[in-house]
Amino acid sequence: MRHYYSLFTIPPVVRGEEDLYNLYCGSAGFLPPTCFNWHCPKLHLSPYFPRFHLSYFPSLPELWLVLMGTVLDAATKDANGSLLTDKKVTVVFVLGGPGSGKGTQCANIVEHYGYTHLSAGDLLRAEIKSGSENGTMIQNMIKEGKIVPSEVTIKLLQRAMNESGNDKFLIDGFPRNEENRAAFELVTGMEPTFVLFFDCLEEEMERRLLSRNQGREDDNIETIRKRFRVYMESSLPVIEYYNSKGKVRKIDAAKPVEEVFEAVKEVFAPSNAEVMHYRNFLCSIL
Ligand SMILES: Nc1ncnc2c1ncn2[C@@H]1O[C@H](COP(=O)(O)OP(=O)(O)O)[C@@H](O)[C@H]1O
Ligand SMILES: O=c1ccn([C@@H]2O[C@H](COP(=O)(O)OP(=O)(O)O)[C@@H](O)[C@H]2O)c(=O)[nH]1
Repeated sequence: MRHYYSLFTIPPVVRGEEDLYNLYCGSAGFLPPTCFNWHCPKLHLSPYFPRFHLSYFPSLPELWLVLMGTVLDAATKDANGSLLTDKKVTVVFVLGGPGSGKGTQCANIVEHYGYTHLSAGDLLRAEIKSGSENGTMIQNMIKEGKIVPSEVTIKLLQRAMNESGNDKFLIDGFPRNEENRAAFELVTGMEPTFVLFFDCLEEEMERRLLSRNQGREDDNIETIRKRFRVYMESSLPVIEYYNSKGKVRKIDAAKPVEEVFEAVKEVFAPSNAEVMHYRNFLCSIL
């Protein structure tokens, strides 16, 4: 199967080279030459389009990465009607251990602040139910508490973002490791405005998961322990990465639901006292 891609916003100097507009790739998972040296390894900065920055996942030939809004997958645009590259999008990552209360608080945030809640776990579970070709693989990964390959999760997230029509997203339970994080930023060109981090002790999270009662295959003590290990080893480094960039808003998630939400509200709509504090600070340095 062939996939065609359209390029636009091409600098006038290369507009004459029509062949360059029709990139195509075969199902073999690499790009044949189109013209000149247009081969795209994983990351490629073309000498002919210095503003272009293309990436490519060999396992997903249809997933062309569009950075800087210069290259567009025309087929995706037609299918989705709207393109996130056209809008200014706000993304908040909601992270924390399994059972820390991410989903519970996201529901509150949606109600008060007009975000669209995208739970990566829910999207993966829906994919299993839909009978997709990846379903069995995803199911096995979830049963083992392992992290599903980035390209699968990112594709689901992108589709859900495009379909939502919104421009404000709470991405819950993703990115779960450094590779998830880097791939998301690369594929979408988006960075989170901030990261909401629900901090909770393992014993409390374990208690909550064991009484969650949603019929989830991974809410059993054996898988829960595996999920905790993956969280400590792979997900905490992502939180540390964003912390080093000053983007983490840490919430004490061990408190009752209502109290946790009070703290969440302070992040989304700082109280007057805090606004005044910053106002005074700005006045003092101006
Ligand atoms: N602050 C809280 N105190 C007590 N139980 C909570 C709290 N927040 C969530 N829960 C319960 O704990 C379980 C896990 O919460 P959930 O929001 O599904 O966590 P996560 O999305 O982080 O896995 C659910 O049964 C939920 O009702
Ligand atoms: O980006 C994601 C999100 C979830 N999962 C898988 O889905 C499971 C459940 O994740 P979810 O966020 O729904 O629940 P939580 O573990 O936070 O309670 C995880 O253990 C992973 O196996 C994944 O692989 N990638």
